[in-house]
Amino acid sequence: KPRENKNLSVPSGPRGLPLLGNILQLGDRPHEKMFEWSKSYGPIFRIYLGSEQVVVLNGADIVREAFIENGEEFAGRPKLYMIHATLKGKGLISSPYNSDFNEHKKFLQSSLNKFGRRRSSLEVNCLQTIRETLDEYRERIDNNFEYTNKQMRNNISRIASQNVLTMTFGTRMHDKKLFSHLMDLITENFENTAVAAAFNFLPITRMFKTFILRNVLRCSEFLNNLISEKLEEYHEDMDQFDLPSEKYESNIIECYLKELLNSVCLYDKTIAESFYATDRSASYNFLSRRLTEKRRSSLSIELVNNMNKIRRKSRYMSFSFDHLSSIVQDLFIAGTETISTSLNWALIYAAKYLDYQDKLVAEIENVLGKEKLPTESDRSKLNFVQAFLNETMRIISAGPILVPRSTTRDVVFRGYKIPENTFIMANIWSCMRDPNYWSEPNEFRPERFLDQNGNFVCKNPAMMPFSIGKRACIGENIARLQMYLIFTSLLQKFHFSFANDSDLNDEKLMKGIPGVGLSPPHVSLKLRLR
Ligand code: HEM
Repeated sequence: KPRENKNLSVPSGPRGLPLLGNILQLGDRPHEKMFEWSKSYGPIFRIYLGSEQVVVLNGADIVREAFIENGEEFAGRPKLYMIHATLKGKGLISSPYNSDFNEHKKFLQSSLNKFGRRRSSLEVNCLQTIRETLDEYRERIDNNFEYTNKQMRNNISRIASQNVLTMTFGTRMHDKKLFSHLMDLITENFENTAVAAAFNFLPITRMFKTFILRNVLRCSEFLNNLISEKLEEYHEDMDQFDLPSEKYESNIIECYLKELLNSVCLYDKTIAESFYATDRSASYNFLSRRLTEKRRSSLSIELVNNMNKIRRKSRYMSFSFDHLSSIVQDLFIAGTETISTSLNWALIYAAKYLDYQDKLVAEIENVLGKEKLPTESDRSKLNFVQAFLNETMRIISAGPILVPRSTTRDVVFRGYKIPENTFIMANIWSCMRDPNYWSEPNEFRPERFLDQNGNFVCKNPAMMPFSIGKRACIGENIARLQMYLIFTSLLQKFHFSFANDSDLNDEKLMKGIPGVGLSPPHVSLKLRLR
């Protein structure tokens, strides 16, 4: 039972060990342990990770109350040791909740949503990479190939990474060697970030930081070089810039530069006057020429930072090269492994429940036939596919415990006083298995997301794989689009089954392997051409 403290102190929780706090008790399945503790201590309780006091939220009601009704108070991000070293508190993931964050979230949200539209470059490029992957699978199948989950996941990661490249730089990376190098860096970055989680709570582990930091920084240096090259290109070509338009979908770097240019327009009086004149594009070209003339000799990074100085009084106060660099890294960190993990799980569930796989394929063949690849416009007709993907994200949640949040000010919440800058951990795995919101929460039942007419519906307030509130995922639309395109294409062409029968009945495997997210088990899948 919850122990409400009348003196308005932080909630109580399990007793821990000196120095380590509750770290060892959390074991290798922290989300399950937290859920178990919530039965004794209530939906909100306190634990210690090392010497850090952490408030844990369990169950849909309390997570919604904190993140929606008290959205601003719970929207902070603590200074996470390794993430902060590379992202410097800029961009989104590592940023505290402030005006820089809000400007960038707004910018990125609207830029990314454009890629979710029909026939966007994301859709076109994603389908092209899928075609190549399907060809690769076909070739291997001729040689009787079985895929380990790791290989399958790497393949999907490659598609998702090419998609992030398309969105940020406007094109896929065609140089295979360079792309492999980037993939290695991203994987290394991910693995090191998982190891570095300990740095946050156990200061003694920081003696390994030099080595880990070196690896992690290699990835951000590589991406920074790509961004600088891209900025150089635009610098050369500034006169070609057209006015940004609502419908126009471009790459993130170009959108960022345009926002900068736009805000120079708004700040500079002469330019602003002509900007608001009827011939907007003429004024825009005028502006572009002025900037090009002024700064032809300067480096692009300087260009961005100089503009930032000129623009001090404009509404886009915060745009800078550092922020741009961090948002590009954010997209690679948040937009690749999440998709490949979720999809990998979906394939495992399809291989485990062959009746469901038959039903999926029947729907796909009915809507698309055997050859036509899916597109955004077919999605609304593929109701069972959407329900299946949703149920996969409900039952496994790629990130069972959210990236830690922190309180932005002292807050009185459910009768407790939680001080500013307190670490907050939300167990969204517990929300998506919350028996108050789901019948038979531990059963895999995609039908729960279908109405009586067989249409896909997703209205349950406890469904939050992309989180909720001020820090919710900005990539939900494009993530759902990519997952649908990849999953549908794979099932249309191949039959998936477990390579070893013993894996099929091992329920423990379906619990996954916790790390930064909840990874799929080490099993092999057998692919057969349909
Ligand atoms: C299946 C795929 C995905 C899942 C399950 C997922 C889930 C999440 C979750 C749970 C959060 C944490 C929010 C919080 O702290 O409350 C998050 C944040 C974020 N996601 Fe995603 N995500 C996915 C794909 C993507 C994609 C494709 C992108 C962009 C390319 C993206 C970009 C971000 C960013 C930038 C944040 C940080 C937001 C912030 O701090 O305000 N995600 N995501």
